[in-house]
Amino acid sequence: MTIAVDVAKRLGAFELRAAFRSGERLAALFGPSGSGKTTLVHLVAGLARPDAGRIAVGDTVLFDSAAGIDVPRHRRRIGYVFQDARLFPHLSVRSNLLYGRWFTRATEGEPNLDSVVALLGITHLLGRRPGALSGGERQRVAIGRALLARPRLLLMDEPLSALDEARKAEIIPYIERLRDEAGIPILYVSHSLGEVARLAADMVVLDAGRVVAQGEPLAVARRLDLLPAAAEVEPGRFLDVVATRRDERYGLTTLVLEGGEIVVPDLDLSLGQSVRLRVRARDVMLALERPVGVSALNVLAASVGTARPDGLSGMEVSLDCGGQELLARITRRSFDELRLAPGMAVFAVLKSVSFDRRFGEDADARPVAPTGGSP
Ligand SMILES: Nc1ncnc2c1ncn2[C@@H]1O[C@H](COP(=O)(O)OP(=O)(O)OP(=O)(O)O)[C@@H](O)[C@H]1O
Repeated sequence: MTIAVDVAKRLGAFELRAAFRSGERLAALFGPSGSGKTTLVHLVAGLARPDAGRIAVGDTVLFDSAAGIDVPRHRRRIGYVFQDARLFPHLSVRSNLLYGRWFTRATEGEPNLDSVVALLGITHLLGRRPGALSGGERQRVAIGRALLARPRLLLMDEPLSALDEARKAEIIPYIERLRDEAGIPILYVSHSLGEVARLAADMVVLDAGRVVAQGEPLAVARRLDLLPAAAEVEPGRFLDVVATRRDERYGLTTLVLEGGEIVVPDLDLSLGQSVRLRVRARDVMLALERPVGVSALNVLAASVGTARPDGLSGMEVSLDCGGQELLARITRRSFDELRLAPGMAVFAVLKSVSFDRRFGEDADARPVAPTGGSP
């Protein structure tokens, strides 16, 4: 089902003029704080009224200023999951779940209590009150309540941002199931690129009230020039390197930094030229000895700095690489097995790198005209 939005709304000094269309099961609205994400979902939900424009979900027009259509909020059938679960504390989980249902009539094939609690793994919680649930469990109940109101669209506004890393990791698989099994399109607001990359097939990037890019999340993220400067991009670090050799035969360029060399497919660089590489944490593997017989061409000597959980199932390890910082994302198990500790000498194996400048068009990532928006 396609969500089609083209709206203009002024709020004091802030002006939202945003247009996008997405047919994916889960589309993410991504952008830095203050870019207008919440304002946009309020307009879709009917919590605020656009100054002008059109909003449609599938064949249903929810708002059309030109045609004089403005479906009231309670008739839009839009489920809304907020950052905090907003459950009724005096009601059991079961009663909270059924609350939204009172307003709609049951139709065959639509979600029922049994299927929703099974989908979200909350069957064993039905008799409890919200005060006796973890943050992740409360959020799953809030999602269940929204689903049981039989929405035509589910809006999720930073549903994980109030949770700690362990709870986030616990709830993400349920959101994936929801996306794949519930048959309801989801518009998912986030300013975490990691979250968006994992959940969404389509990412709409907002910056200062405008849609500035849209596309497959990792393709958009590879084009750093399409992301707002303040956006939280996938964890990684930049390395400053110098082009020193070209290998005509294999079409490779060698880049040098203290700690080693990086060989990349031929870049149009002159020898001696400096370039800045972006190395994503998930493209860095760690070894205690210099690996031999691996296909990756790039092995750098480094020493371990600090390490912290990455919020999913791994660890982010910072490395000192000849005075420059690299970040590696590895599994917690590898972290324990390698017995990594600050100051330890290791070798970083780089699986791939990208460049902080335009170097060719990416078909899946497209900039959007900055004037997007209605009248
Ligand atoms: N009622 C209002 N009157 C004036 N300005 C407002 C009003 N509501 C929001 N704004 C401004 O509109 C801008 C967009 O706010 P919005 O909450 O949509 O951003 P956001 O992208 O959701 O941010 P965050 O990620 O921090 O939630 C902000 O600059 C905000 O201060």
